[in-house]
Amino acid sequence: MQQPAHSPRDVTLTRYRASVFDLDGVVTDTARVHCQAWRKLFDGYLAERAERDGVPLWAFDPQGDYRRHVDGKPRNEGIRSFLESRSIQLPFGSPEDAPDEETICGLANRKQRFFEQFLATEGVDVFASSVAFIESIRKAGLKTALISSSKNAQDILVRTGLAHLFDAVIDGIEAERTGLHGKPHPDIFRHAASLLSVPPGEAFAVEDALSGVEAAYKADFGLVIGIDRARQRDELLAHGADVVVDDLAELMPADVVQENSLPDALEAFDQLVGAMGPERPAVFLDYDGTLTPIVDRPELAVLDAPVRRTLERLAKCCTVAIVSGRDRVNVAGLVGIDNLVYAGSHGFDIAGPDGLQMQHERAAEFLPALDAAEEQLRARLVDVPGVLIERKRFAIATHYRLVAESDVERVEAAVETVAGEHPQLRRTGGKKVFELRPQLPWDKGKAVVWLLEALGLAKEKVVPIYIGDDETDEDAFAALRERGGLGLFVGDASQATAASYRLEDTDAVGHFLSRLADMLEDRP
Ligand SMILES: O=P(O)(O)OC[C@H]1O[C@H](O[C@H]2O[C@H](CO)[C@@H](O)[C@H](O)[C@H]2O)[C@H](O)[C@@H](O)[C@@H]1O
Repeated sequence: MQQPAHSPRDVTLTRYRASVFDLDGVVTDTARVHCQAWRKLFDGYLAERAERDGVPLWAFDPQGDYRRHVDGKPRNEGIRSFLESRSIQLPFGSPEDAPDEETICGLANRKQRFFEQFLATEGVDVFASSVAFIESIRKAGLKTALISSSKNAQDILVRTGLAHLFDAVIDGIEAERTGLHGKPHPDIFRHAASLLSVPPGEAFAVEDALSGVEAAYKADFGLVIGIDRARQRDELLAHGADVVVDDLAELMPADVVQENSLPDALEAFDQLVGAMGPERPAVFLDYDGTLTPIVDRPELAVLDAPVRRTLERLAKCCTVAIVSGRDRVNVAGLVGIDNLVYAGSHGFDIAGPDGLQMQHERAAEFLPALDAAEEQLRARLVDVPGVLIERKRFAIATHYRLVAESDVERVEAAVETVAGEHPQLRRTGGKKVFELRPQLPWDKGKAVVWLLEALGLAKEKVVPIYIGDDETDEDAFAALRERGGLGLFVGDASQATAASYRLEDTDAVGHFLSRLADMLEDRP
């Protein structure tokens, strides 16, 4: 396989004419739903065999087995590959086989049943940064196609409302109908390029699965981008990725960024307020990196008194909510104003004036896993200088800001191992922090939408404004975009964002809020 050719900075995406995106794990977070369904299928089936035949049970490993045998492959191919690893051979059967039949097709139908059950309870999460990236690529004039080995891909596109982002879609059903070989064969990528009418060399491909990266490489794509969602950077490179990133935001091409550079919310204040018209705003604010600068330790992020006074003034004119990854009680203490709404633990835990109270209905189920994970993290990382473990009610942050560069990999590996032992928890990122939180389709965006409904603001003529600086805030920007709200990104905006305006830093946030309060106080 080829050697790694690029660092994200060297990549010029706009020299390509088209791009092809995998779905699960690239655009939507459905790879984890598939993984849960595979685990339930194989562990159930292997347990049946162990009991019936008295053979030892060698359980499905959601990391290694998932990546090696099933990720990215057509369903039947994944089953065959996994069973082969356990020296099990089954007849192929026929696609109509009932889910309890002991054939490849029977097991495939059983997996599909589990997948649908998990999907119904957990919903579909979209990677907001991937959506923003695809939108930017399209604005820059590139054609886009979606490919997936999954027969559920069209259903997922409809559920998420993302179909408009693609000029062509090839899913598992279409691939089977047209006789395309599954990944790692290059067929599906070659077919996508031909549907977009470009030679593969003039297109780039984006994949997270080893089999998918290999397929795009074999299809001779001009550039193969691997997204590392499973700590397999070296393997992605070995399978043919030219460049590996943790998130597509890292690859925003300079010329697209230029073209998209967001208006500064202070410079464009009159235009922004004009767009609001006579309607009142509802102001949603992230805390760290938005209201206070990022500092070395969480407890040092203290709110400046002038900003507190501005928030008090603003709260007399409109709803003000703090939406934070911190523990709700902790962030409420730091802000120190009674009549605000506070959403903590990334929106899982909400309270506010007039008895407003909401804990995600299923969050408490995850407390035992969070408690155990916290204990394991503390034990594993006790001797790493600088690590800070911050427990929130419904999340655990492992901070590495003060950890020596040479130890960071060890910290990440520990978080990964602990996450692997608790599939009920999901790992997310942030600024020099690894987080574990409940594996539920809930985030800041969903919390903001919930608040708009709960506070009766969705019905009223209110323009929601969300200000944030971090990847977890992208969910809120994306949610408000769909509802005519405004997202303001804090930072240099050199990355993909679903926000519509930017503010340079926390000082600029303070000025913006103060001007907004002046304006609202002057209104009759
Ligand atoms: O959603 P937020 O309110 O922005 O909270 C996100 C995380 O912020 C805190 O960590 C970050 O800020 C710290 C203080 O500046 C900094 O030391 C750390 O490196 C940052 O990641 C907070 O401690 C976390 O719990 C929040 O999830």
